[in-house]
Amino acid sequence: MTDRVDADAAESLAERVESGDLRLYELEEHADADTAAAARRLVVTNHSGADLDTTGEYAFPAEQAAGSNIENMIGAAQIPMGVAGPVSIDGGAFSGETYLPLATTEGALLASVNRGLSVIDASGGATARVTKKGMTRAPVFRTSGIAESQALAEWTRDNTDLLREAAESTTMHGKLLDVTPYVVGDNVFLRFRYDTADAMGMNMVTIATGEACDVVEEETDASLVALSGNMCTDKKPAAINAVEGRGRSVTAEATLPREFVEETLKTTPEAIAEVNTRKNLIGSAKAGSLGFNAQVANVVAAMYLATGQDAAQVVEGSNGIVSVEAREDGLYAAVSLASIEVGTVGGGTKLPTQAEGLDVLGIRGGGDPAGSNADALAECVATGALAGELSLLSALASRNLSSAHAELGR
Ligand SMILES: CC(C)(COP(=O)([O-])OP(=O)([O-])OC[C@H]1O[C@@H](n2cnc3c(N)ncnc32)[C@H](O)[C@@H]1OP(=O)([O-])[O-])[C@@H](O)C(=O)NCCC(=O)NCCSC(=O)C[C@@](C)(O)CC(=O)[O-]
Ligand SMILES: NC(=O)C1=CN([C@@H]2O[C@H](COP(=O)(O)OP(=O)(O)OC[C@H]3O[C@@H](n4cnc5c(N)ncnc54)[C@H](OP(=O)(O)O)[C@@H]3O)[C@@H](O)[C@H]2O)C=CC1
Repeated sequence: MTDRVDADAAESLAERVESGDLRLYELEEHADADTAAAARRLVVTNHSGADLDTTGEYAFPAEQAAGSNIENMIGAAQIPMGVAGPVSIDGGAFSGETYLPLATTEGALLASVNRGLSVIDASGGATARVTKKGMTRAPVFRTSGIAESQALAEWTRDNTDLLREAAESTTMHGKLLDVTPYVVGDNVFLRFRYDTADAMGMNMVTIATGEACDVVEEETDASLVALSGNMCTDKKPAAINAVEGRGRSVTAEATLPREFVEETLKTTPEAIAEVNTRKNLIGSAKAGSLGFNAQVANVVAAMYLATGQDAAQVVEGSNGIVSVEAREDGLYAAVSLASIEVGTVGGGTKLPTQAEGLDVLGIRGGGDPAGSNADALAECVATGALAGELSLLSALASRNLSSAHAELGR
């Protein structure tokens, strides 16, 4: 932020970086975080010619981000944020009426979610439930061969309490739920699954699992190769997350009277159901997609950005199946998201605009009981995803997807 910057100090730091006297990432050791960021902007501007004035116009002290959220900070990438709703949600954790905050650069997205929420709300609101939870970390161990691999799998099943004691010694909030061994020749993957309360939990479970791995190495002949062995699976498309779930598995559903479908969505329950079957189910199956939906990733990404979630986890956030049934009096629709990895404490949630996004939902910080705020956030994301599906399926059914984007998105 420019009014907190010592301009002379920034210039001198930039010169020291350019002369090789200082590393770019060392500047916070020599100045406050805003001045360090300004010095980096000068270095980058001198190097590239890019004008970074707008990047430097951020609305929070740099020290709130530098250190725990970013290294080599030069400013902020600002993304427009809007709201859709309000909508009533009858959830296991969230109960009441709320606007949903969404940050995006895609025109027509908020209009779409807004339309979906308006028809859901007019129809009595959404029902949502978290049906399973657990954040995973799966280290890979090397053994001498299949006999030792089998023995390690058995040892793990017999000694889960020992592993739990080690893992939980590193955290006040994390609870080890189970450890599942997977054997591939001389590789053993131990998939640790934790209740992480209101944190998304990746730092928490990585630290806890590291401690448990020390016990495995002390008590068996196996050697740890990598603390993450990709059976977790974090930030990659993976069937295990779609089948077993990761973070929160959550469903939102609504039943829409026929007249509301016709008035607001400009189509019929039967037409929406046909698009869902032919596109979301058959089309996705033919394509080998893990997401049996149209645009779940759009809503997940926009709500993750607005509330301080880890944007890379949109990959598994898009594992969702849409079920739609045309009934005599209207339409039943549900979106089941297998792996929504969200938190209301930790990570990016403490940054000011992201915390404000959580405030819109009324769920900033730790919940009472623990975990209830993160459950509530998952239910809100699922409700937004349901709205996005209803609106987009309807736009496809009534053939106005391209005209909507021509009007709002260009
Ligand atoms: C654009 C609409 C909503 C128009 O839909 P419409 O029915 O023509 O609009 P309307 O003017 O009759 O208004 C109906 C309601 O929509 C909302 N609405 C309407 N306009 C706005 C606006 N400007 N701002 C906020 N809300 C708006 C609002 O709730 C309004 O009710 P009201 O409040 O007036 O009683 C509709 O055509 C639509 O939803 N189209 C689909 C667009 C969409 O879903 N885009 C998402 C991105 S697509 C993509 O990225 C993924 C894709 C497609 O590649 C994935 C795939 O392969 O499937
Ligand atoms: N390390 C890794 O491999 C990866 C890290 N990440 C990053 O990890 C971060 C998220 O990790 P995460 O562990 O969630 O966050 P943090 O590392 O910010 O830790 C959150 C901590 O908050 C404490 N806490 C306070 N109140 C609560 C509460 N009500 N519920 C739960 N915890 C509470 C816990 O401390 P205590 O444990 O003492 O109870 C918890 O460990 C993100 O920045 C993400 O980008 C993402 C992917 C991989």
